Amino acid sequence: MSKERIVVKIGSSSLTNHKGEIDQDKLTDHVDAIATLVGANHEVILVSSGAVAAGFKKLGYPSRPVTLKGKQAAASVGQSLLIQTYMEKFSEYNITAAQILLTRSDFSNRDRYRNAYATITELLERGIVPIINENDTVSVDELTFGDNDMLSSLVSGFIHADRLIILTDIDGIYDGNPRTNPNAKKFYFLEGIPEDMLERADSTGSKVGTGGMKSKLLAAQTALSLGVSVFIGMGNGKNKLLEIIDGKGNGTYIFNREHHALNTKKQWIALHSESSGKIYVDQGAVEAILYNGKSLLAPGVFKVTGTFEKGDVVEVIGAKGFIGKGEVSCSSAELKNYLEEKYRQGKDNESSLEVIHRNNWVKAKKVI
Ligand SMILES: Nc1ncnc2c1ncn2[C@@H]1O[C@H](COP(=O)(O)OP(=O)(O)O)[C@@H](O)[C@H]1O
Ligand SMILES: N[C@@H](CCC(=O)OP(=O)(O)O)C(=O)O
Repeated sequence: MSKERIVVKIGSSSLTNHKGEIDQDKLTDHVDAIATLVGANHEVILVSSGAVAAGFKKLGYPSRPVTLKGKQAAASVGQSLLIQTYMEKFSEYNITAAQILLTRSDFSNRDRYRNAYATITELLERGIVPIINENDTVSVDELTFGDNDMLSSLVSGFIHADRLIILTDIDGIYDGNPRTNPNAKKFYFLEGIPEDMLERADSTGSKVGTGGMKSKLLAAQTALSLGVSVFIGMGNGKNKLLEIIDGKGNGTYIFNREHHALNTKKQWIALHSESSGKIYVDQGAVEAILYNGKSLLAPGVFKVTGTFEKGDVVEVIGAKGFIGKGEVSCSSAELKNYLEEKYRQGKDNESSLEVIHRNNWVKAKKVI
């Protein structure tokens, strides 16, 4: 078996009980399985939920809090308890773990994104298991990853993982919620996530988790688009993760033949960057950049909005709408000057100003 880089995401329901405590047996089982993977020479990054679910009892809440301040207070207590427990259990295997708490803005800021990448890579090179969670105590509703399923898929794309394993309290994806529909049928393999499955998916989860199966399907779709294959399911015992990568897991395997990994820079442009403006292009430019792999040059541009500098990211708009995003090679002022000159002279300038180099361009997932 060749060495793989594997992201393992563990949901709250697989780490805690409904009273607001860490379930020591469940957590130990996961640590045993991760240690087995590390022992087999694989690189493992753990995305662990459970901070809110592990902390709320100590704050005197009878069940998972629903207010933002309640969740944030519970998370600050629960995260410490979780990490303390992980550290103790991993040390029994002589494995060092590292805590990494991320917010959405750590991804949208390019320097912080690069730093996070460098840090995680360094930890992996030194045989350490990074344990990632959202920094719940400072994240606000509008600025979250949504849930840890999405965080785990973004992390797996970002560090070019070979696969993402989402461990949960159910043995895979069904065509309906098996807790409410006993006739629901299980999918053992899926090639991509069909749109109708996403539309029908249920966002009801367990009492301690968030998002239900819908958030897992959305996360799987994102991971696949970044070239990472996905497993969603459960398991028991120290060999459960090895069995999953060996194709014998109790869950659903999801893969995608078509998608290829996007490099880190293109992932940042596509998924995390904020757009500083819009560039409207004609049909010739649409064909050149979408279908012929060319860079975008100024003669294909007919309108520019917003103010941007070289290196900023803009949206590109064709006749039928949004077609992709790219990092510009020139400023909005240069481009607007070019257009003014072109209209004054009634023809294109001799020099072809480059607007977006093809290496800095990412086409929209759905091109209209
Ligand atoms: N189509 C489906 N297939 C499988 N599980 C589903 C489906 N729809 C909803 N669910 C529910 O999703 C739950 C898992 O989601 P969640 O509680 O958020 O997990 P976690 O805490 O592991 O993130 C399952 O226990 C199940 O009740
Ligand atoms: N960051 C939160 C995770 C919330 C979440 O996504 O939970 P889950 O659906 O159980 O993966 C916590 O640690 O409680």
